[in-house]
Formats: sequence, C-alpha cells, structure tokens
Amino acid sequence: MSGKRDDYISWDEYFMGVAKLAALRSKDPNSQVGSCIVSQDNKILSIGYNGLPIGCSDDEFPWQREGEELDTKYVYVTHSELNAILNYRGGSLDGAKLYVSMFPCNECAKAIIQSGIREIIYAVDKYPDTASVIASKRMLNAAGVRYRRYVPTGREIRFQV
Ligand SMILES: O=c1[nH]c(=O)n([C@H]2C[C@H](O)[C@@H](COP(=O)(O)O)O2)cc1CO
Ligand SMILES: [Zn+2]
Repeated sequence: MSGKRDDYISWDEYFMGVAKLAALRSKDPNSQVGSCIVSQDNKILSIGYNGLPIGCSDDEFPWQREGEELDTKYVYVTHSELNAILNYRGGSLDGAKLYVSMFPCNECAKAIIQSGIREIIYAVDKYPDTASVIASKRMLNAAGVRYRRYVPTGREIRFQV
C-alpha cells in the first residue's frame, strides 16, 4: 500500500499522445500526421510532423491535393516520420520505436528501416489499399520491422494540477 496514483497514463497513451499533439502543428488542411521516436527504455528521442522544409514558406507553397503536380503539396511536404528521423541529432536510432498517427508510406518505410527503428505503433491505417502502403508493408515485413495498431483506451486525457 504505497498510496501511489493508479490512473496514470500508459507508455502507449503517453507517446501516442505526444505524436498527436505534434500533429496539431501541421498546416496540412487534410491530414495532420505526428511522430514520436522513443528509445527501447522509453525515453523520447525525437518528434516530427508533416510540413514544408525549412525556408519553404507555409504561405507560399501549395496545400492542395489535386491539379498540376507542381501545384500540389505532395512534391514539397516532408512527412512526419522523416522529419522525426531527421530531427534526431543524437546518434543512432538502432532499436528505437516509432509512434505515428498514420501508417507510414513506402518512402518513410525506407527511412525507418535504414535508421534502425525496429517497431512502429500507428493510430490509423488511412490508406491501406494504396500501392504506397502495400509497398511499405512489404518492405517492413521483409526487414523484420514490427508494426501494431495503437488501441485507444477510450478514456479522455485531460490536464489537471
Ligand atoms: O507516411 C506519411 N506521413 C505523412 O506525414 N504524410 C503527410 C503528407 C501530407 O502532408 C499528408 C497526406 O495528405 P492527404 O491525406 O491529403 O493525401 O500527410 C503522408 C504519409 C503517407 O500517406
Ligand atoms: Zn511517408
């Protein structure tokens, strides 16, 4: 009987919560994606969200999904997972875990595999039938990178002091 709280949030709730908070920084009007990279001993190593590269103005580059390819966001936006990997300046990500709000695409899967990340915990598999996500899973499976869906507890997380 130590008297400690028993309604504290789990590691998964904590790190997915951080990933989703980061997603709220995104300027993308359609999909806001957040990533949180965590060490094997549960220390946060890096955070990222989808956005334009440094120096490319959020107000000048396009956010639209359709039209001339050069007038869409797709050719300019850095994905949240890649941003989180690139934001890490501390050395190796070998054995790390990635919490991400949306299932990673094939390009992110390549970066995830090459960075040494070994597990992905995702919130939503938004585009499971696309070639990008199918290719992503093929590569992750071949490389032995585990992935699992985050199962929300359903409880509301609120701040209080
Ligand atoms: O793995 C990913 N990570 C990531 O950050 N994104 C970003 C790029 C875009 O800004 C947005 C996807 O836009 P949309 O859902 O409108 O196609 O999410 C997209 C993917 C793959 O779809
Ligand atoms: Zn991606």
